[in-house]
Order: sequence, then C-alpha cells, then structure tokens
Amino acid sequence: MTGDLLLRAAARIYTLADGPKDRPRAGAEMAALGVREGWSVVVRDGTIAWAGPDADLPADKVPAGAAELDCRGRALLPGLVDSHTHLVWGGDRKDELEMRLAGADYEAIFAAGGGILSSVRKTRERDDEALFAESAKRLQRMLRAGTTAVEIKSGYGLDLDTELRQLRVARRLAKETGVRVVTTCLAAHALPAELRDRPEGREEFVGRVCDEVLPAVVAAGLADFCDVFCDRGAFTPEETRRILHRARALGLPIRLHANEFGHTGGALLAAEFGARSADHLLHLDDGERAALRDAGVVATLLPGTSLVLGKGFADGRALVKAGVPVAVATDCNPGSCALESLSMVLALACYGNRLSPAEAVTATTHNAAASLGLHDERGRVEVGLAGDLVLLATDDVRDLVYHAGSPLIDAVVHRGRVVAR
Ligand SMILES: N=CN[C@@H](CCC(=O)O)C(=O)O
Ligand SMILES: [Zn+2]
Repeated sequence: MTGDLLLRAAARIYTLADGPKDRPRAGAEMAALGVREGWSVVVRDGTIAWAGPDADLPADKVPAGAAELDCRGRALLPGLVDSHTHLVWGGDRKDELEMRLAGADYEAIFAAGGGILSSVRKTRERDDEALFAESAKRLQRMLRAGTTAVEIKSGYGLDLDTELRQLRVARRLAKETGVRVVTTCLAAHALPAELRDRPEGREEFVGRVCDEVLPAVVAAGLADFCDVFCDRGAFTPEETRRILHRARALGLPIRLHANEFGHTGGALLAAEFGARSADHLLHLDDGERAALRDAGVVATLLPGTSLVLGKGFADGRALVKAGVPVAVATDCNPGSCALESLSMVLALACYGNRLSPAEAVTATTHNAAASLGLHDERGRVEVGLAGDLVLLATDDVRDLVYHAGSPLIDAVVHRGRVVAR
C-alpha cells in the first residue's frame, strides 16, 4: 500500500517545519507555515525521504522506478488530519435535516427520542459488512478532499456488542484503505432508549460504561481514547467525571465533547483531567480558556456543525489570543454535520471561527495530529514523516478559503501513492 514518488518543484510547500514539533502550536506559532518555494519532495516506500530545493535534488535519493508528479505552479500541503469524526454509522437522518431546516430544534429532536437515538437504531440493525461498506464510502470521499488520517468514535451502539462492532469496523477501515485511523470509545454518547424510562436507568448505564464497556474495549485493544458527550441533554459533569476516572485508571487518554450547548462544565473537566482535546466549545469564558491553556488541552473547533445547526460558532480568535492551541475537524456524523471535506471545513473555520487561513492550516495538520498523538508521523512535510501530501490546483493555500467549495485539490498523495487526481 506504499509507494515511491518524486514530487517535483512545487511553487510553494507549506511544510509547517519551523515551529515546535513535540506539542501543538498556540498563539502566533499557529500562523507560521514554514513556506518553501521551488522545493521537491522524495517519498520512498511511503515515507518522506528527502525534501529540498529542486536544483539540489540528489539523483541517488530518487528510488529507481519512482513515479513523478509535476508540482510546478501549484502548492503542496501535508495530508490533512481529521481529529473528530463519528464516521461509522448506519443509515442517514436526511429527514431530520429537512425538519431542522423547517424550524425544528436539534436538541428537541434528540430529547424526543430521535437524533442520536435514531442513528443508534439504524446502526444496531446493520451487520458488519453493511456498516463497513457505508463507512468506507464516506472515508473515500474524505480522502479525495485531502484527509489522510482520521479519528473515529463509537457511540451509535450504546451496548457492548455494537460499540465493539463499530470500533472493529473502524480498525478494518484502516487495514483495508491504509488511511491512518485513531479510535475513540464514546460509549457515553446518549442514554439508550431502553433505559430512558427507568428511574435508575442513568445510574445503571454509567455503571455499565465504567464496568463493562470500557474494560472490554481496552482488553480488545480497540480504543486509543475515551470520550464523553458532556452537555445539556446528554451526560452531566458528575456522570462524566465518573467515566473519566475509569478511563484514566484503564490508561485511556481523554477527549471530550464540551460546552456545545452551554457552560456545562465540560471544558473545566477537560482541563482537570488533562484531556488531549476539548471539542465544540461554543460557550467559553475567559476562565475556561485559561484553564484549557494551562492544562495544555487542544481546543478542537467543529465549524461544520455550527453551520448546519445554526447555533453560533466557537470564538476561535479568542482561543488563539488566549494561547490555547486550536485544531479544526469535521465532526462528520449522521445528524449535526455530515460534511466530509476537511479542506472545506478549513474555510468555515476562517469565516465562522475567525481563524486566519494560516491558523486554519495549522489547525487541520500539525495541531490535529498532535491532539491525536500523531505528531511524530504526520501533519508536516519533513523527512521521516508519512508521505501524505495534498497538491492544490493553485499556488496559494489561501485560495481554499477565498474560493471555498471550488475544486481546488489537484491530487492527494497517500503513503507515496497518488490516490485521487
Ligand atoms: N454532540 C454530540 N455528538 C455529535 C452529534 C451526533 C449526532 O447528532 O448523531 C456531535 O459531536 O455533534
Ligand atoms: Zn462529535
């Protein structure tokens, strides 16, 4: 699944090679893209083996028989890293999309047993093959839009068997497509319908997540992270705290859905538990921003969800100003945002979250990779990192924002092979 490739004489390469590499970038660091002009890149067996001025290209560095991609007049970026998705689900919720466009509210649909619970029903019904096939189609479209590494959460099972099946499908997607996949157990995504009417249902479910689902998922080696939907209508800070203690005891690093619908305590919990990432963050005050910064938590913004739900955008400028490292992801899921194109969502992060184009590039490459612990393998154009690159049809990355939605991706290189052109 890997290849040898010579990418020749790009007008510009946004290498991101100049800032800190062992941690996500914050403040002014986010605007430095390490631009190189007229450079070539050699990928050998899927890994970047050389990068430098085209005139200095050493003949012995180019593997015999390597394919060549002429990059003149165009720009190269690192492969994009989508650090928050719910990619594995069954069916769709296009009916709810129409209901919301006609005025229905996302939280009200969820409270009435639709929303996430509707996807749970459809996901439980699917067998492994159907779940895999539906999810693989979405992943292929993500890849064509420039994503070469993706985080995938469970959370449409809410029972042990389906949670395990979702995570297995995510691992199989990695195996069969070669896309780098990081998995997150989000067993606490919603209280399942079968426990909703029982007074002790909430308590019982949180207990099951702690004592049954998380230990089983860890024993099977199926999750790299633990996540909880800590928000109004989902799980309280007290319930979340119980689950996070268990995750920590099991050695699972934490990411958290936090402060999407209000100041619900999720962001402060993320800081308290040293989460790798706190995600959504539409409602944040100065104290919460300082807590995230001091704890080194990456703020992952999901502007596609803001666009689709119409409930406002997280204040990305305030986060950058406060020195919180920012990542941007699609949140690709069947309900609140089924957008797959991270190169499009990068533009939304500028228009909605008020990031600069350069900050949005850092947020979808190095910072997203760092929030997933992948900064030693992805997110920059550097010798030793994965040969994952995006060739734009233009010489200026700002065009992804300026002309958002236009077909601006000329080719996607994945582990040294051109997978989309
Ligand atoms: N907020 C919680 N989970 C998803 C939405 C899931 C759904 O609606 O199916 C999100 O991140 O937006
Ligand atoms: Zn989400």
